[in-house]
Amino acid sequence: MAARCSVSHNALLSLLPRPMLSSRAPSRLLRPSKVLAMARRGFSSQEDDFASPDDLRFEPPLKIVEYPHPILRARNKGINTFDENLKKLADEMFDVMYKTDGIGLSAPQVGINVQLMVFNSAGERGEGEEIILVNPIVYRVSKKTVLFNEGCLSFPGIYADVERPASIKIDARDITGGSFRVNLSGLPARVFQHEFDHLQGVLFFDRMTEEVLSSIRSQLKALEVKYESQTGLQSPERIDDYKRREEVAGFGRA
Ligand SMILES: CSCC[C@H](NC=O)C(=O)N[C@@H](C)C(=O)N[C@@H](CO)C(=O)O
Ligand SMILES: [Fe+2]
Repeated sequence: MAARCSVSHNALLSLLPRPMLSSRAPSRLLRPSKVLAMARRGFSSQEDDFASPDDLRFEPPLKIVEYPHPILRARNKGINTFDENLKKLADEMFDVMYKTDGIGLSAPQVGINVQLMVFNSAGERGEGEEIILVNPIVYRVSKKTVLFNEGCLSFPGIYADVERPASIKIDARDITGGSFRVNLSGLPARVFQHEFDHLQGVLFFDRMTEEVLSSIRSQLKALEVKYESQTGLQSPERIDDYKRREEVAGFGRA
């Protein structure tokens, strides 16, 4: 049985006390001025608006929310209550992640719009290490980027190449509320970035090139049709009307 810890000692290269954040391009999704303001406060922007007990209420078993459900694009609140309910939520997220053959899962993917992710890049209960990150911030990314054929539990059966920085530096809280900094590279860096994007309402196809996106367009349309027939609602987004957001597709400077 893998230890359920908040941070890996093998995969994570360093674990330091919470120091000042770097002023150098922390996340491609946050303006440097905003990040500096956050660094001075020592909190993420999401923590300006914390989740209430209602926001964190859930009914097991959790179910994966599929594209194009609007929950995947909604704002995710910061967490400042580190209690038994939060531990139970993380446990349930691991359960559904393993059952669905995932290697990472973010809270919005199970319908809870808060800043929480779990991952185990080994993908098997009892192997690798289980990592839980609360209110994460990326404060530095490598210049070097790598391509990887990614899949997402919210897009069943769809895989396509996504380019991302090879390594990153993160500031986060653990399941007990303790602050820490870690460096990630390899598959853990990939999984973390995929889940971190979910926490910003960014989906993996937002980072694909036009060419790669074309290769999965019909599969995305099929999910939109499925959503419409299951809910009786119009799909909140359509890949045919998709406008690339340059600030999402690009990378911050390392
Ligand atoms: C490479 S980052 C993928 C993270 C993703 N998390 C949430 O959506 C995820 O777990 N996707 C799965 C489809 C996945 O990558 N599963 C592994 C193991 O089965 C795979 O190689 O397909
Ligand atoms: Fe995903």
